[in-house]
Amino acid sequence: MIYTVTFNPSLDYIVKVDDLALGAVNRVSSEVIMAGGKGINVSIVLKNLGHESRALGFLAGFTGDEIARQLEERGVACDFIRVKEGMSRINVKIASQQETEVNGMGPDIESSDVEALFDRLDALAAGDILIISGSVPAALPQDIYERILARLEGRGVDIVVDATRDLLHNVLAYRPFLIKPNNHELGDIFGVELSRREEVVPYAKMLQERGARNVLVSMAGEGAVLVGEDGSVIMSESPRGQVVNSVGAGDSMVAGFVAGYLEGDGSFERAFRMGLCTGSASAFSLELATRDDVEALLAASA
Ligand SMILES: Nc1ncnc2c1ncn2[C@@H]1O[C@H](COP(=O)(O)OP(=O)(O)O)[C@@H](O)[C@H]1O
Ligand SMILES: O=P(O)(O)OC[C@H]1O[C@](O)(COP(=O)(O)O)[C@@H](O)[C@@H]1O
Repeated sequence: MIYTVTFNPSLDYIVKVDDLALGAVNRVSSEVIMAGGKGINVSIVLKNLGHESRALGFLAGFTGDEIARQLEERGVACDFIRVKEGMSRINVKIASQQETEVNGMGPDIESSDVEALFDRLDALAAGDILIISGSVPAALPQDIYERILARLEGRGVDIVVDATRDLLHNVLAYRPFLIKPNNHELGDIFGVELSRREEVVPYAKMLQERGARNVLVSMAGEGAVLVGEDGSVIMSESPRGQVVNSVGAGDSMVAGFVAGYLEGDGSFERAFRMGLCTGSASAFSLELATRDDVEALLAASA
């Protein structure tokens, strides 16, 4: 079974504003309100691609109810912990001349809630895949990623981590199956700027030397680079298309990679191509990638 964990789920209020003006009243020309947060997006895209997963994490308040409702409507299995105080956050995403994001804070989470999450994770067994991604809200212990990886060590669970800076760096020793920094996040770890695919390779390899089994570096319109545990280095530009909304492109890439890996019986080439096309398919549509969108891009890039 595939499990996703989203520590701080959100309702993403995604709007299009023609010529956003700061300090003025702006009107939207289109709007959607979608359940979001990194692990949740991964679960939604996995479902769109035909793979079941179980979404875990913390939900609160009326926004939490709406997130759960949307996931149920999409047929995503959920096992969230209901937090008593506060509400799940609302993240505002404005597509205009540039993309601007304002992400909310999230509810108060008590230590008993954290224990409840750990109890759920204790049920994972060999062959399961766990995808943990996104920021850790202030209410949670900041070492929660490491604690989860330490708790599951030696159980044969393949763990995927999509997080930034210390959250990512501190889990490397636990040999995660896959990490997916973008080129900026990878560069931040080493204090360098990485803009070309070739430049990324030595730094991805350094994270591999520090413990990550596979390192997938996403580079938005520039494509991606994979440094695989079998010694492979795969890189490609991204498919060309009209970007409509790139919120969730990274999460889609993670879902596509995992789906491709499972469908291709462990082929990194297949996983990489599927990840790349799933990320781009989400960037080219207002909502997240569908199987048809992904197949069309795979066929066009074959
Ligand atoms: N402008 C774009 N054009 C084509 N594909 C894109 C674009 N932006 C994102 N993607 C696809 O989505 C993947 C992940 O995007 P990226 O922005 O790097 O992730 P993150 O959201 O984690 O920063 C990219 O590797 C690419 O395949
Ligand atoms: O947990 P964080 O880092 O605040 O990110 C949450 C936001 O990221 C998203 O999961 C999108 O992430 P990506 O664009 O990186 O795929 C949104 O749905 C959500 O609003």
